[in-house]
Amino acid sequence: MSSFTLADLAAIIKTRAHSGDPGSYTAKLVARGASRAAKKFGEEAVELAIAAAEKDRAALTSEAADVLYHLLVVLEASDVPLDAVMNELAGRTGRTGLEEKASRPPE
Ligand SMILES: N=c1c2ncn([C@@H]3O[C@H](COP(=O)(O)OP(=O)(O)OP(=O)(O)O)[C@@H](O)[C@H]3O)c2ncn1[C@@H]1O[C@H](COP(=O)(O)O)[C@@H](O)[C@H]1O
Repeated sequence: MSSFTLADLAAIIKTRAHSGDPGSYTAKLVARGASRAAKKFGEEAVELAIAAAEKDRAALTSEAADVLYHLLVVLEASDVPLDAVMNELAGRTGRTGLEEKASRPPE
């Protein structure tokens, strides 16, 4: 299991989005605005759907990585934190992140 998480990637995206680095693809995407970022996400989602329909596991793995990256770029460009999405998902299971943290033993 990889130790790299979506939260790690979201943190990288936030830093790179506001880096002002002309070589940063993330900065370029975020500077173009949420609508353009969302359009790019939609294109990547279609590519993922095609890979899945064709049962191409290697392409599906690569396209899924693209989709997750571009989803996080859309969230960053829209000023929606990944944490809000995770809390939404946790709420659907009947658990919230806060309850989970409270049940952990103190460090
Ligand atoms: N996961 C990615 C990632 N996936 C794809 N890409 C970039 O996507 C580009 C290729 O995409 P396309 O061909 O679909 O896009 P394009 O035609 O070049 O451009 P547009 O369609 O967007 O105009 C390449 O430049 C890749 O580098 C990514 N660029 C960055 N990341 C992550 O973001 C981090 C920060 O990257 P920078 O912002 O570039 O420093 C990296 O360390 C990675 O973790």
